[in-house]
Amino acid sequence: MSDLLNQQPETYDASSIEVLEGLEAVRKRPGMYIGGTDERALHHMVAEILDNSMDEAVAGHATRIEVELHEDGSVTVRDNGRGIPVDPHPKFPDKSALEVILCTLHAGGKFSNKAYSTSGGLNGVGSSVVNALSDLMRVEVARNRELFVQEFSRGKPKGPVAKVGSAPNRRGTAVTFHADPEIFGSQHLKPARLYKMVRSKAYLFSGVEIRWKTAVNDGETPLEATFHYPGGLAQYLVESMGNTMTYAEKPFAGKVSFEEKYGVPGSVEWAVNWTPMRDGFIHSYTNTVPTPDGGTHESGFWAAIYKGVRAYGELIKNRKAELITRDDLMTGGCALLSIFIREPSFVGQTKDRLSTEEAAKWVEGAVRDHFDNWLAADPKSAGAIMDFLVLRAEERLRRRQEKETQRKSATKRLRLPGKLVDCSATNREGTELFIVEGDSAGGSAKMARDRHKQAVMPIRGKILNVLGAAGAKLGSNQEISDLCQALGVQMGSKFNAEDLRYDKIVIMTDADVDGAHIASLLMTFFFTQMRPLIDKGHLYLACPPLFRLTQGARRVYCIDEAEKNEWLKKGLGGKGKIEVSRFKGLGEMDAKDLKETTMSPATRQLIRVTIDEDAPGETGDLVERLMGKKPELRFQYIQENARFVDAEDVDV
Ligand SMILES: Nc1ncnc2c1ncn2[C@@H]1O[C@H](COP(=O)(O)OP(=O)(O)OP(=O)(O)O)[C@@H](O)[C@H]1O
Repeated sequence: MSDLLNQQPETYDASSIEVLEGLEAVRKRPGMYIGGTDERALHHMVAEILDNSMDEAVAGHATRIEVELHEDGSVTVRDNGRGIPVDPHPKFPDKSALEVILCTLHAGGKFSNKAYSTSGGLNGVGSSVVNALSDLMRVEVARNRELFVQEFSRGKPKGPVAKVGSAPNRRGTAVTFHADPEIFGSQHLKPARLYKMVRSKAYLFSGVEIRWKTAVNDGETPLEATFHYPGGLAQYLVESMGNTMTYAEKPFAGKVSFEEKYGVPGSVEWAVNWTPMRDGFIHSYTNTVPTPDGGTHESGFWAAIYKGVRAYGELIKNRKAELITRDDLMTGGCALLSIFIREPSFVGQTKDRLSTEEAAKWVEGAVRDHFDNWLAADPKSAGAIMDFLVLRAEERLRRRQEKETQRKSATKRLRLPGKLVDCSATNREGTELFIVEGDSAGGSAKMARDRHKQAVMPIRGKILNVLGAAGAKLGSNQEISDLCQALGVQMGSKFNAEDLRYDKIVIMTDADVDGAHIASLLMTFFFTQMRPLIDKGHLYLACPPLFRLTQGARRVYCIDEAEKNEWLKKGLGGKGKIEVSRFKGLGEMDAKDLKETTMSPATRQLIRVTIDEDAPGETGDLVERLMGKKPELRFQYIQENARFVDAEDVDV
């Protein structure tokens, strides 16, 4: 601890607290003001200046804007507006208003509503931030028939504002700036990106004409262009969608003044159409500033469309319209939305998301009225859109259902007991579960099986005790619950054969007394807890051989002593001595033996366990009842060992 203390700077007093004056702060932390120093931020510099000219146009003072990208990477934005004021500022009489605006954060004419009604600019920081982050900035103002110029570098004036001549036929502002490489490194403004930005400004405000010019040629972007969209967003949507097939012949578009509808300054304009050819999109703007992260205006817009669609569905009695959600509307819906409001609030200075709450209500109300009328007036387009949306909703539901079943089977799979070696088939048909005694037998069975259709579940000896126990104990036993999980079913009255995960359940135990005991107990368990599994013919006994006889190349397997003796008497037909090996258990057989004799459907022998309803006695000889059909050999074999069942006092 004391070491740590020693590492503190020797003096931490008032002198350590820095106050960054004016635009120094912007240069130190550009991210806070312009969202970073990447390419996006670099282009945002142009947007800040262009937005000022747009604000002039929207306020009705400018009709033309020019944007020019120069060869050295600098940009000029020129408008024919009122011109930034150049007279001395009342608060700072030795400075012009122009200098105050460009060199002071939070200086601007958009705080009150005197000079602008609805504006993209808000905080009075845009042009000063751009100034701070430019190694050169030159502002020309034509005002009162005179031309003024002032130059700046990195936020500081190179000299006072100077009158440089007369401008009898001109007015407006021209800002030229070059982004500072100290901040932005070697990044350059891209003509294509600027071109798109400039064009969008033109369709957002039909009252302005924007001229574009670039000296930087990227081989794609036009070197010169003029944008003017008197048809506003609708015109632009139609032009930008080109030949793409759309459901409505003409987009649903409109413009509503908030002044007229709500008595507040501002307006909303929109255009939307639906197409199956591409993903939907919405480009939204507030006071011509793009809001790529949406916000309250977008929610209001989709709310109106959503409610309109649902109401129209009811009107035309299309009950499936109830399935449509907002997401369905948005997929395939191509929309442009632009609102103008006073003092919008955004999340962050880069204004990516509108947070003005009332905007949702205003936009929804304005769009909704028009949408209902539009749908009713053009039943052909409305019908086509409804059909498309219902289709999308149905598709979405189908996909969700598919996902859910996938998930269900995935969780089922996850819940399978660890010792189950499952088969890979996803369909139950033809699948088999071998319940085998002991881990070593499980090992050979695992190797001998057909991985696709055959699953193996080893059970341990202790199942003996469990199965001998009374019913109540069964449920809490791990071995039993593992078995139930592997089978996919529950015990007793909750058993449902439909849930069975396998077609055949094969009990495969050693061909000895212990093996018979376990087989008997398992059969009793199924009989008492899952009887339909036997009734429906799902339960089988495997018949592993007890002996292998080899004579030269000849080989036979014998299921019991009697069969062995028979073969020994008649011979195998080969030469030499007959060798007899006795399998002490399944685990002794190699995978090949086991496969051939017991597991492969082509060569094995299986006994289906059935219940002989005619067998005498209620709880008499269980095995006899279970083995009603008496497959001779096995029956006898198990009968010989049936005393185990009786001895265990099974509660049937
Ligand atoms: N082209 C222009 N024509 C007329 N006045 C302008 C022009 N550009 C800037 N101004 C004036 O300068 C002020 C400051 O502009 P600045 O870009 O710094 O901030 P803002 O636009 O008010 O707000 P924001 O920081 O949100 O962009 C504006 O409020 C406006 O009064």
